[in-house]
Amino acid sequence: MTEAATSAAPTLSEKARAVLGKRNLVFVGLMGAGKSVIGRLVAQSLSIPFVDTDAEIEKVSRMTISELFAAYGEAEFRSLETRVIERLLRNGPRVISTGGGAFINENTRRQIKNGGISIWLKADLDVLWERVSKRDHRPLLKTENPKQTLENLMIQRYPVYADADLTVQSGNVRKDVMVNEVLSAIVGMADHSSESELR
Ligand SMILES: Nc1ncnc2c1ncn2[C@@H]1O[C@H](COP(=O)(O)OP(=O)(O)OP(=O)(O)O)[C@@H](O)[C@H]1O
Ligand SMILES: O=C(O)C1=C[C@@H](O)[C@@H](O)[C@H](O)C1
Ligand SMILES: [Mg+2]
Repeated sequence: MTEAATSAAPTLSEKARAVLGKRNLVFVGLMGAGKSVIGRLVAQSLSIPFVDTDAEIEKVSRMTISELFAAYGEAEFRSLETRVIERLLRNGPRVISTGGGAFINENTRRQIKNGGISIWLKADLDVLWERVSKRDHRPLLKTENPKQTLENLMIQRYPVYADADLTVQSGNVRKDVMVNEVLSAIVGMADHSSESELR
């Protein structure tokens, strides 16, 4: 039997891991899109470290995001977020799940674009709303009409998230299906670049 016949074909995770190399994979998108939960599962599947920037900010500040917003305001939160993300991007490869506003900040977006592959988890309003309405820890949604606020954020932010390297629709599908879609998108990225080299 030939060696090729005995060695197993690479799995989807292995292929995606090879495409990623030393680059970070950075999840961006609106609150409730699944950046934290899917990001963690993707990191497990790729066998690389995972970090969530909101959790990291809470760790370094020893405050919750809500407390930070209340005590110092959104602008200070954003500047802390930029510094934390800059540091986390340094030692790739990692999967980094960002807070919903990180990619909207011009500085942070530039850092993310330079420091890894960005992936937008894109979801419809109803999917997002169903998920975020279960908890009330998100300071930007403490408004009279949080669903309307979420819709306004979609209108403002979706054109900016669209600048991410990859986009994956985040709908009501199982989390393991989402993970496979993310891995396929990474692998597809390499396929497209080799196709364009052939042209
Ligand atoms: N594909 C999915 N199927 C079922 N539930 C999901 C799916 N994706 C995310 N969720 C759930 O939606 C909620 C929000 O997900 P998550 O916290 O990962 O969002 P996020 O994008 O990190 O939001 P934020 O920007 O506020 O941090 C969680 O309860 C999570 O378990
Ligand atoms: O969308 C946003 O601007 C935010 C999303 C959360 O992940 C947190 O980073 C914070 O609540 C702000
Ligand atoms: Mg999150």
